[in-house]
Amino acid sequence: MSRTLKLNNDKELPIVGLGTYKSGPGEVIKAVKEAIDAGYRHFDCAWFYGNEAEVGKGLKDKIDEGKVNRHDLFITSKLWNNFHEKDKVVPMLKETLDNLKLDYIDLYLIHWPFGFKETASLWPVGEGKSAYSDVDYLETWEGMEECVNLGLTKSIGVSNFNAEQIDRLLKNCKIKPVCNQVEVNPNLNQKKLIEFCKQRDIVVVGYCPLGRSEYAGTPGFPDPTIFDPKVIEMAKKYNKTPAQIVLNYLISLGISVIPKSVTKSRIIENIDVFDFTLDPEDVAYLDSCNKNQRVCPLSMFQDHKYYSFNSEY
Ligand SMILES: NC(=O)C1=CN([C@@H]2O[C@H](COP(=O)(O)OP(=O)(O)OC[C@H]3O[C@@H](n4cnc5c(N)ncnc54)[C@H](OP(=O)(O)O)[C@@H]3O)[C@@H](O)[C@H]2O)C=CC1
Ligand SMILES: O=C1CO[C@H](CO)[C@@H](O)[C@@H]1O
Repeated sequence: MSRTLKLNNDKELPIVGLGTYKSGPGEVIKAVKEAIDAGYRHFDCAWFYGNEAEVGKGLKDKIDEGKVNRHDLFITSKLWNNFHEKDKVVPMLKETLDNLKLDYIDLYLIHWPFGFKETASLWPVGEGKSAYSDVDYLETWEGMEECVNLGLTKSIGVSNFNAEQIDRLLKNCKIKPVCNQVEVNPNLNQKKLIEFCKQRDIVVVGYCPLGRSEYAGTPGFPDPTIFDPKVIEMAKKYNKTPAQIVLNYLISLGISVIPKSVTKSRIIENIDVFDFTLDPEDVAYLDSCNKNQRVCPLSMFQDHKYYSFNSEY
């Protein structure tokens, strides 16, 4: 099984990356270093996560130590929703680069297709429509292209875009998006969107691959498949863990996955997923788990003009 996916600009994306959302102070630096030691080269970051400076410190320590070269790393970050105006994109990426202590990143994404006003809060729940900005993501994309032209990022892409939004972007861009980062786990296997993206030479990166297991039991959140008794049984059959079963299944869909962990044993476990193949009946069971339920529907913003999850995919 290959460990990288080729992007439409010929760059290579390591299939398993480390997620960093909610990786807290003091723990994310440790997680980044343990991940590099375990063989991770792909790190998923975002300005919104508020921890890029600590991620950057972990990366720099490992580069200074001689454990890894900058050019072997694949670092992703994302533009948050309050900064969708074209002229804000380059300054926001420069802020991310300062935090990460890097001269360039490998991939910059529009985090969501919908924008908020810069004066609104970062998570403007309850602030009503007056918090929304109607800046078109096509305008934002021009700022993203500028980031490539200035050498601040090697590639650009989108996150949480639906099929129609992707096609609209493809018709109006100078530089093609290399990826669409969306939620993918057995409860939401995104087969139609993955196929749609594949036909357009766009790689899907799957977030919440483990169903954000810390939310298990929270009303309104789908039960993570890693706690499904059948998946626990399956794990015993392959001498693997339920998380490894789920990650192996997701990789077999042709996507990249970015499980988050700050636990050393899990960090190691989550990248040790390439040495087995699931039997057809096990794949069939995991396929049958698809319920189209999201961990991250962001339905509080569903009245936004550019909200993405009102259509089938
Ligand atoms: N583009 C976007 O809009 C979004 C992007 N993302 C990105 O995707 C990443 C992953 O998604 P995330 O929401 O974090 O959810 P995940 O599905 O990656 O789940 C993370 C949770 O699973 C636990 N966990 C990790 N490994 C294992 C394991 N082997 N066995 C059991 N439990 C495990 C972690 O615990 P612990 O850390 O304590 O080990 C944590 O509680 C994010 O961190 C972020 O980088 C996420 C959401 C939206
Ligand atoms: O990246 C992210 C992490 O999860 C959040 C929701 O809980 C998302 O809003 C955000 O896009």
